[in-house]
Amino acid sequence: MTLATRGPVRIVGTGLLGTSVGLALRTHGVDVVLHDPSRTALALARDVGAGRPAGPDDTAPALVVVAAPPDVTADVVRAELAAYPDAVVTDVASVKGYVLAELRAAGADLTRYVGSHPMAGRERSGPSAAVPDLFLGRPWVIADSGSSHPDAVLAVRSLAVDLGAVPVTMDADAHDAAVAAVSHVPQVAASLVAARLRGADDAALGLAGQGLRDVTRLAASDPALWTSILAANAAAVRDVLRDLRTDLDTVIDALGQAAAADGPETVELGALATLAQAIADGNAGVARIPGKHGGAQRTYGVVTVLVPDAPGELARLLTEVGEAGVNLEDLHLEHAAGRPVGMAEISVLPGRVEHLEAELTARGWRLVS
Ligand SMILES: NC(=O)C1=CN([C@@H]2O[C@H](COP(=O)(O)OP(=O)(O)OC[C@H]3O[C@@H](n4cnc5c(N)ncnc54)[C@H](O)[C@@H]3O)[C@@H](O)[C@H]2O)C=CC1
Ligand SMILES: O=C(O)C(=O)Cc1ccc(O)cc1
Repeated sequence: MTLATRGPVRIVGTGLLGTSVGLALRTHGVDVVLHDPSRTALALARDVGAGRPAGPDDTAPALVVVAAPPDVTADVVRAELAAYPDAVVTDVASVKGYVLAELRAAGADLTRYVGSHPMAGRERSGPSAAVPDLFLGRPWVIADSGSSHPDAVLAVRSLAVDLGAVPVTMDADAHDAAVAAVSHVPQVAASLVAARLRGADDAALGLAGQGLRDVTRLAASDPALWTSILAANAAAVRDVLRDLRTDLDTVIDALGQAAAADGPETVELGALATLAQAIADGNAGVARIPGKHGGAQRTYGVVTVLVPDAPGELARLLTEVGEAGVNLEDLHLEHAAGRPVGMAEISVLPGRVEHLEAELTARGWRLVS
């Protein structure tokens, strides 16, 4: 594949994001120069193949990608705009309004700056967590400065497309309100739910299943990075959390009424309906999350299969799903605590469930209903 992005591309900040951008560009042979104030982060990014450390004799870059923490992003962008007067400069910080306001206040050349934000990441930080396919199929917000030159916007859009992402145009404030709801509040909620587990005893934790893991996956994120993200998007995150607090209070009041009753019949009128409504509202919200191919979410059927904990068994199962002519849409593995089997939850199109169950049963697999 020939890329529209021309080198040299200079990446400033060689952590998870910067190193992933470098790896993806290097895969296509683009010349990438790297810079990071942490000498270790820089050397590690070089070692994993994300590019070469910037040197004094380098050709000036055509494009600079700033992938530093949000609180230093505006300063770094400003310095890069000044150091490379012909380069387009973008950043990938998770917050856009704050960076743009600081650049504007500092009188930076906004014609060559285009803010951006790939909606792709991991719970781990640093160059060792970087992967070249991090951006595949993910939205990449392009937030022009209001004065960005169309060629600069095109260069940043091309970067997103070249890395396999889907560019989405949004202004900085709309972006910040959107990520407050879909990324920053989910992070806070996951952290708060997980934090409740600190005092739980081992017996309780031993009962945990996939539901708890799903809800708390983000709680493994880096505290320093997230403090910087939350502080930079504080007003928008606070607004969504206030609404969440109102909803929590409603549920707490209803539970208080249920706890005070002798049984369901004597619960104060409306309290049970309030609880049901909270869960139903969640159903309505989750149904609005786009599916894995970016369109409206599909509800898949799930076939759960017991897989003996022996070499090659999972591979055999997946081969036989293919032989049955069924397309695997998603796969979840769970280990049954203390038992020599695992459970494979195979997601398939709803119309294929019966056929797959029959095929797997005929081939001797044990299904969990
Ligand atoms: N972690 C994630 O999942 C995502 C993060 N982002 C954004 O990407 C940016 C980078 O995040 P990560 O790569 O996850 O963080 P990271 O912690 O893995 O890497 C940040 C790097 O920036 C360097 N750095 C610190 N101060 C600097 C400065 N003044 N100049 C240049 N480099 C500096 C650090 O040494 C470190 O190597 C952040 O703005 C974050 O909001 C965007 C999408 C996803
Ligand atoms: O892992 C996930 O689901 C994420 O949402 C990762 C993520 C973290 C921070 C961002 O600014 C963008 C994406």
